[in-house]
Amino acid sequence: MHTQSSVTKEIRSKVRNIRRELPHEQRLKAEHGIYQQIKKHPKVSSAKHIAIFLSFDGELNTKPIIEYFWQQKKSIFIPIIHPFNNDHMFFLRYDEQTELTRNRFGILQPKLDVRNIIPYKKLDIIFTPLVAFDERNYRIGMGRGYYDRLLAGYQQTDIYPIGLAFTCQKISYIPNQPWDVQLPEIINA
Ligand SMILES: Nc1nc2c(c(=O)[nH]1)N(C=O)[C@@H](CNc1ccc(C(=O)N[C@@H](CCC(=O)O)C(=O)O)cc1)CN2
Ligand SMILES: Nc1ncnc2c1ncn2[C@@H]1O[C@H](COP(=O)(O)OP(=O)(O)OP(=O)(O)O)[C@@H](O)[C@H]1O
Repeated sequence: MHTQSSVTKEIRSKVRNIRRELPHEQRLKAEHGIYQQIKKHPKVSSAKHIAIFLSFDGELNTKPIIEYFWQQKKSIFIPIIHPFNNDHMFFLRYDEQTELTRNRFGILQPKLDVRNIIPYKKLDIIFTPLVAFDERNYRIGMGRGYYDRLLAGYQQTDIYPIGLAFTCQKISYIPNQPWDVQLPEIINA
């Protein structure tokens, strides 16, 4: 029998492969399109505190957009995995001087310094990584529920989450779980 969760796992593994194997030329073109959409986004333009992620596993390259944000004097924050409670993540300031280290998944993250932690509710925009998304803006992530927990109840805050993805990560229907968060917007190209 196919359980919902085995379907989700299958989608995750297939789309992770597609994302990793996106041909270089197509990737660059799509990234350019995504950067343009981000740059002309009114909510992003007015944001002060922006959470984004450092790319891995074939995710679109966020470094050029982070550099653009630095030029715009925006404060940038990157998720880090909680050192004792691996189910939780929080956000640390990231600027040109920040030292990075690899977490247990091999993803670069700022070195933990409590002075650089931002309380989640102070974030204006949370650029959200995802593996697959559908027409309704449901998403499948890397499978540990970090962003589902983080974004649960975001509607009651001033936070605006925006998914970032290649269009090749779009599928027609994601069998969503009760805790899955529907994003208000997913920028893709
Ligand atoms: N760039 C980026 N940073 C991010 C995320 C992301 O999706 N993208 N995350 C979004 O949530 C969090 C990390 N989530 C992750 C969840 C699972 C695995 C992963 O590779 N799991 C392996 C098993 C590895 C293990 O358990 O040690 C696997 O599924 O094969 C990686 C990251 C925080 N940082
Ligand atoms: N709001 C929540 N409260 C409690 N547990 C949650 C919540 N959201 C997700 N979880 C737990 O996290 C686990 C992983 O969820 P799921 O497979 O939907 O993650 P995902 O969306 O792929 O990953 P991510 O959100 O990290 O990108 C689930 O087993 C679920 O029990």
